[in-house]
Amino acid sequence: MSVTARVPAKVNVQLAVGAARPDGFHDLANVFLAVGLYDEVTVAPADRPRITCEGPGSDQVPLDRTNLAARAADLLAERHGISGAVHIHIAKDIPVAGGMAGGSADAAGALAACDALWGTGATREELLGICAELGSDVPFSLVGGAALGTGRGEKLEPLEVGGGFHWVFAVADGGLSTPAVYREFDRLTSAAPAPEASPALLEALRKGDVEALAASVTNDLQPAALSLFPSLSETLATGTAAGALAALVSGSGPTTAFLTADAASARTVADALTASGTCRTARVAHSPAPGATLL
Ligand SMILES: C[C@](O)(CO)[C@H](O)COP(=O)(O)OP(=O)(O)OC[C@H]1O[C@@H](n2ccc(N)nc2=O)[C@H](O)[C@@H]1O
Ligand SMILES: Nc1ncnc2c1ncn2[C@@H]1O[C@H](COP(=O)(O)OP(=O)(O)OP(=O)(O)O)[C@@H](O)[C@H]1O
Repeated sequence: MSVTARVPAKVNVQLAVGAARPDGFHDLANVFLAVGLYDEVTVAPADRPRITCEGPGSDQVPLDRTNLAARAADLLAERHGISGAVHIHIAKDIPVAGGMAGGSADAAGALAACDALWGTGATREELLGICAELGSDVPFSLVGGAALGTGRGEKLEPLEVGGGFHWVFAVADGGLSTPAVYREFDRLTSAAPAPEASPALLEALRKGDVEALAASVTNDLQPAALSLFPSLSETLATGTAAGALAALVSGSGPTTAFLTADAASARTVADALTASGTCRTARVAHSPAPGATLL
């Protein structure tokens, strides 16, 4: 018997970052939107704990117990006194170390799949608590849709989305370390104001108004990501010249995100990005997408 969960990537349509806290994290107003690029996590009983991974970038994914999916399974087993081992297989499609919460998606997927396999009967609150222990982005990977994340991004409030949005994601050659990008933010920022969600952005999401959303997307980590990965400015310019309504770094980068008017424009922007050589590959995706779903 095996259980498979499908889990989406995310883009941050607003990422407002406050000053560093005593625990090293930053308070955020983090508006998450789940997008239709998915990893699939399959768990099955095994004689010993095992983890395997296939797909683009899978050679950069750790196959030991530091893998976030393995940590999720271990934490759930510990909480519920489960002694049986599992084989976790990850079919990757979310860019690795790309700022799209790929590892977080795998953790949420492993948690949902192991919960079903073992029949733990854990409540949604308990699962969300385990997610928050695993990483700031993990709770959102479980719930999907759109949500405002406060605290370090783990406290979620679901948001209404009145329509679909068409995106292009340019996958860079190479990755960026999330802690390194936050450190660069600290170096570049003298006094960060308390982060607040933008009312105009929340209204644009609620109405499904693509022009208004394009006018209000922001990412406070973008200057830090560009400082560490300067060639991303060429990628952003290429997508804008090809007709994207908005261009921004996705989360901590180096994936860049382009909001487009419709599916045809998304295809045009993706083709221009691919032809330009300013990224490794360009992917089109639709949002919002559901959170971790058992297949
Ligand atoms: C950039 C984002 O992806 C935007 O959604 C997230 O803020 C990062 O979330 P994540 O990858 O789940 O991050 P975590 O695994 O919780 O933390 C990794 C590291 O990122 C930094 N970090 C993360 C979240 C946060 N609110 N403040 C931080 O400073 C810290 O250095 C932390 O040690
Ligand atoms: N299941 C996993 N998939 C990918 N990377 C993992 C996983 N588990 C641990 N990692 C480690 O985490 C690092 C970051 O990978 P990930 O794909 O989660 O980055 P990210 O998308 O930039 O994250 P975020 O957007 O949440 O900051 C990788 O370089 C890898 O060493």
